[in-house]
Amino acid sequence: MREREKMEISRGRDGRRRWMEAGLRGAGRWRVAAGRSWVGTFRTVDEEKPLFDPGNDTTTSTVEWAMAELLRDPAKMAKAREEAEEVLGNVGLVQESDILKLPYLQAVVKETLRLHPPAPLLVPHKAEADVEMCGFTVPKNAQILVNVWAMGRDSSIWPNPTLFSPERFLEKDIDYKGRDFELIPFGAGRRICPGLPLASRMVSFILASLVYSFHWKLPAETKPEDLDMSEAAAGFTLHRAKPLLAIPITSV
Ligand code: HEM
Repeated sequence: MREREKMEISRGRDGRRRWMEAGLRGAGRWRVAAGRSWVGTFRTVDEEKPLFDPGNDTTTSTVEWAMAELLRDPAKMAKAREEAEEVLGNVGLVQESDILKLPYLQAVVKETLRLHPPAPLLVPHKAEADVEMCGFTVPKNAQILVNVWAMGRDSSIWPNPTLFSPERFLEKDIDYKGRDFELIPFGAGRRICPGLPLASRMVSFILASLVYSFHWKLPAETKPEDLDMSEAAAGFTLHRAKPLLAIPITSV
């Protein structure tokens, strides 16, 4: 393949063009990368290996990590399932509108994004002018990487930070929508991920459907506490080093 298309999608406030570029892959899939040439931070990714595939791998990775964390802690899996059963009864399928009625499930999603942000350094930004911040000077044109992975594991913000505990979000009114700076897996401000509303719905809906519609178990040889939780970087994104292998055992 080497067909490529470039399409203008809008103009930035500075009047310069924003564009998206899409390439038809050999495998027949379209992959779309957002262009950021107007600020020079997120040039189009390499044709064969995108550095950041905003819509796909971020969302699937979040669902996979959430399932891994729940399978590693059967009590939390049971709690998520019980909540869904209590709220939904025997309706059979989760509807998107049900998500708001599932606070524990939403807390699982937040906790997953805290511990496993798919874009651990967001994407590189650049200072347009000298900035004073917390006693530091960030010089004009400096490249800025925001380490949200480390922020999620900072014990001065999160008690017992490496513990997967959705309960912490039941006690605190913190969300990932860019207002609470201790949890910004989608970034914040003008350049916050434009896919946030869709991603938030997709991750919660898929996870709720998996948890509600099936019981799950790990392969016989894997004990929950031994589940491999290693991470592997791929461009700007962070995934499970080994794909999660999980077995659905019953349906409603
Ligand atoms: C869990 C899922 C997702 C996460 C954690 C995520 C995270 C991010 C982050 C951290 C950025 C960079 C923000 C910054 O500049 O600081 C970003 C940018 C972007 N995301 Fe997402 N994203 C997700 C899903 C999606 C989805 C589903 C879409 C599209 C349907 C999407 C579209 C985009 C686009 C187009 C950009 C570039 C925006 C720009 O250059 O201004 N993302 N995302």
